[in-house]
Amino acid sequence: MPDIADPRDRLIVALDLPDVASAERLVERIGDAATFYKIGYRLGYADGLAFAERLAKQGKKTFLDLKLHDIGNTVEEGVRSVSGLGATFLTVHAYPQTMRAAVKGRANGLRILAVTVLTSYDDADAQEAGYALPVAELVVRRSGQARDIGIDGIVCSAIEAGAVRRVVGSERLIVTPGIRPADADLSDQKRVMTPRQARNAGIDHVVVGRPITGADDPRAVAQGIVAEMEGP
Ligand SMILES: O=C(O)c1cc(=O)[nH]c(=O)n1[C@@H]1O[C@H](COP(=O)(O)O)[C@@H](O)[C@H]1O
Repeated sequence: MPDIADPRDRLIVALDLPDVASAERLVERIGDAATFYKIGYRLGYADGLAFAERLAKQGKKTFLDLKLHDIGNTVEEGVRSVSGLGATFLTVHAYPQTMRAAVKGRANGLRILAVTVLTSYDDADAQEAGYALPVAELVVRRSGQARDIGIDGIVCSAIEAGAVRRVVGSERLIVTPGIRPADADLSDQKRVMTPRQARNAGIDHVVVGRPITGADDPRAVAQGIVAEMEGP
């Protein structure tokens, strides 16, 4: 896996909050305990993109979790627009047409992550959505397609990280949501690991939202997650 010098960079805090004011307050409370923030649908559609641009200018790394999926031309032009926002990562769904278009539109060092199978899905959910393959096989198949197309990283659950690493090699990133400290509520996540298990499985970054955003002391939880992933 690519070397990550600052252990804090392994944790990406999902800022799934209703408005920019709440996000600003949380970033302030977390302070230097986190270096990397994800902005997704909830905040992104509430002025969050301009906020993400400001965060990037202040030296934080940002991950725009827009999960793009559309006709090729729309994805390509959309990715080109996002490339101006100073973000480190952008997500697209791992459909071959979509991934090829995203790679064409990629600019300014923006790295494209392909979301293979959402961590809230188990085999029954995939079957309900019309897929014949079990989740683990679908993740591996899509990871191989992402590699061949030139995608920069894979979003999957940490449960599949070992199999994905064998497919994508050491140059591409593996980013895993569905991460829960041992005592935390799973809520809608189904394919879950702890930060330490994820690290042992060879991931590059974990994404954690509610266990931090809902905590009485979000800074302490963020520090605890980083510490859990450090060391032997
Ligand atoms: O692309 C993602 O970040 C993502 C992919 C996935 O398969 N599962 C998943 O949970 N996510 C995101 O990761 C975050 C997880 O949040 P928590 O479940 O609150 O820790 C949310 O912002 C999700 O949108």
